[in-house]
Amino acid sequence: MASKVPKVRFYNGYEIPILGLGTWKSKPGEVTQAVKDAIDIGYRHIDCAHVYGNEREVGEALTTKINEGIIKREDVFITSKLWNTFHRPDLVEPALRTTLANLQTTYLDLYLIHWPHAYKEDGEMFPADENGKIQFSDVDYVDTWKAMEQLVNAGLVRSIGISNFNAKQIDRLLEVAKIKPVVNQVECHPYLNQRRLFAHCKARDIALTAYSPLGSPDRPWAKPGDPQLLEDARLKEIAGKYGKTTAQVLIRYQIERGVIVIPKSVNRDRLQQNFDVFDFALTSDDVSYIDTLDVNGRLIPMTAALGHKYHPFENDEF
Ligand SMILES: NC(=O)C1=CN([C@@H]2O[C@H](COP(=O)(O)OP(=O)(O)OC[C@H]3O[C@@H](n4cnc5c(N)ncnc54)[C@H](OP(=O)(O)O)[C@@H]3O)[C@@H](O)[C@H]2O)C=CC1
Ligand SMILES: O=C1CO[C@H](CO)[C@@H](O)[C@@H]1O
Repeated sequence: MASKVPKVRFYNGYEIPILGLGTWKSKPGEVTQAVKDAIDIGYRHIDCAHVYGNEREVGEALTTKINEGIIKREDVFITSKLWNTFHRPDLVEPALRTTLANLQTTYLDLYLIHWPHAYKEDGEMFPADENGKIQFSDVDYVDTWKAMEQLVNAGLVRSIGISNFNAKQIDRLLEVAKIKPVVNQVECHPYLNQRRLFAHCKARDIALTAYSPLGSPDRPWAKPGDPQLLEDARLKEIAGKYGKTTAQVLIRYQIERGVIVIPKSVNRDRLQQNFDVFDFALTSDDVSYIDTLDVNGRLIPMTAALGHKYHPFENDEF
């Protein structure tokens, strides 16, 4: 059966379903069932990362669904990300091979540099000194990118991209890239709608993926009193007009802007709800209104890496 999810076409001709499933914070014990449920519902795009610590369990679910004959490998778009401790060029292919083994696949559809800044290599994923301060590495993401390009040439990944790169970092990368990134995956929701970064990427044929599109209410550092996107009275009112939930409006908002969107859930009802966004359309007035809610409200600020020369949010506006 043809999927009802529209696709975004990359400059290189590959296509990605505009709606995918996020897996950060999905516990190993619950992510296998969540991915199986998602596939049954119709999701054909899964967003993974080595640092999420659950790729093996995601892989189990995909293998089960392939063995059941529900999907073939080529029906599902799989993204993963190179973690900050593997930026040194000689570590890139081994890191990818670990991810491929965990996901039980021979290739990825998309591999991203997770962050532009690197951490001390080859040990803990969060290498900290005795004071708990993360230890940096000064590997240049441009050198990491050259190793990413080799993965495409070797047929191990179809497309490569970036995540959490700011506009200047993108342009610096493009100066040397032989293979351009297809995507920049960044935090994006009405409180941080990334209008300028989106335009910057679009002008360079780079698609945008919105992470934390629901405001990441389960992010580990959320504090009582923090703004709650899903509870925003203005969005609730809009949702009510369409007989939809706030989450559905947040997802639909990105789809109507042409932004790829990857809400996370491990709950079957919410997985279904987040997928039921193709039977209504926001009016352009409502989209324009939602556009006005931007307050530069970043929820994933990467404070642990402040002071790193490649920190993406410290010195540049977007
Ligand atoms: N590249 C990067 O640096 C980053 C990438 N990401 C990617 O983006 C994905 C999504 O972002 P994430 O930060 O997880 O946050 P989201 O904005 O997707 O929010 C997820 C939270 O919302 C809840 N939720 C899901 N659907 C609904 C609903 N319909 N109604 C009410 N609550 C709901 C989930 O709970 P429950 O599971 O119980 O349903 C969970 O607590 C990540 O999982 C990851 O794949 C995220 C952050 C950084
Ligand atoms: O994708 C992400 C979520 O988890 C990571 C580790 O905590 C974050 O750094 C990253 O942005």
